[in-house]
Amino acid sequence: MAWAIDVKGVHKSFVLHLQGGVRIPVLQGFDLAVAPGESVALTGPSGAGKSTVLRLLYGNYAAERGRLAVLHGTAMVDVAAAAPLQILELRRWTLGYVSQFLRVIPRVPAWDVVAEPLLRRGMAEAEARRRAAAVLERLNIPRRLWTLAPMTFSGGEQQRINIARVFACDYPLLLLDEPTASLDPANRDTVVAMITEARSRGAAVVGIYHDDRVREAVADRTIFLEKTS
Ligand SMILES: Nc1ncnc2c1ncn2[C@@H]1O[C@H](COP(=O)(O)OP(=O)(O)OP(=O)(O)O)[C@@H](O)[C@H]1O
Repeated sequence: MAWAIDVKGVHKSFVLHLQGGVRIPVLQGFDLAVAPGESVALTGPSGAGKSTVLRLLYGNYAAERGRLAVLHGTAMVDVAAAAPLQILELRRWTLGYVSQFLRVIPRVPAWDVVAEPLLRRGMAEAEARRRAAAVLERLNIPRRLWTLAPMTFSGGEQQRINIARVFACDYPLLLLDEPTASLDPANRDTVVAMITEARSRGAAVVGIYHDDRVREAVADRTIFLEKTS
């Protein structure tokens, strides 16, 4: 089987240096394999390490042990062993990550925030803006907000900017951390449709969804994480 994501034997603990060096073991020998076009949901109690798995795959956290291989073009690249520049390259072309909160540079307008990853890929500005506009429209972001910085937007609007930025790019791997948490039912259904479309074009999806209906609608498989401490 050719996997899009192949995680094997991953160990991750956090050491709280400012709190007497307390060690929190989170993942101990975690495995996960996801095929192209497959969608896997991570479930389990709060603190079990679901968000940690996504952050490890995105290269935000370093694993202590194990392999986090992702399909980048035609080659498997181990995120755990990748150099920083290679991680940036993976993020440009392969890994789309919707985090729980929008992190943006102050004063950058929403339209630019969404178009920016496309421009970084070398897309012409007019085309990048057209694509960004299409996703903003689909996610019901009113036009009057497009030229404003998202710092002052509501939680649900910020989350939709986050989603728009990732889904404008057609990434082959999607890491989704509660993408529908603060959305109203209509926008939630739009995001479910976007995830379904991404899968139909072959994207592999790993997601955390606290809404059972969303999870049932988008995931083929659920992986339960136990709390280790
Ligand atoms: N940067 C960090 N520094 C220290 N501890 C951390 C860090 N990130 C995560 N942890 C700890 O790792 C554990 C797992 O956190 P994680 O956010 O992955 O859990 P989760 O399963 O996603 O929980 P939730 O469902 O509440 O979002 C928690 O005990 C958390 O406190």
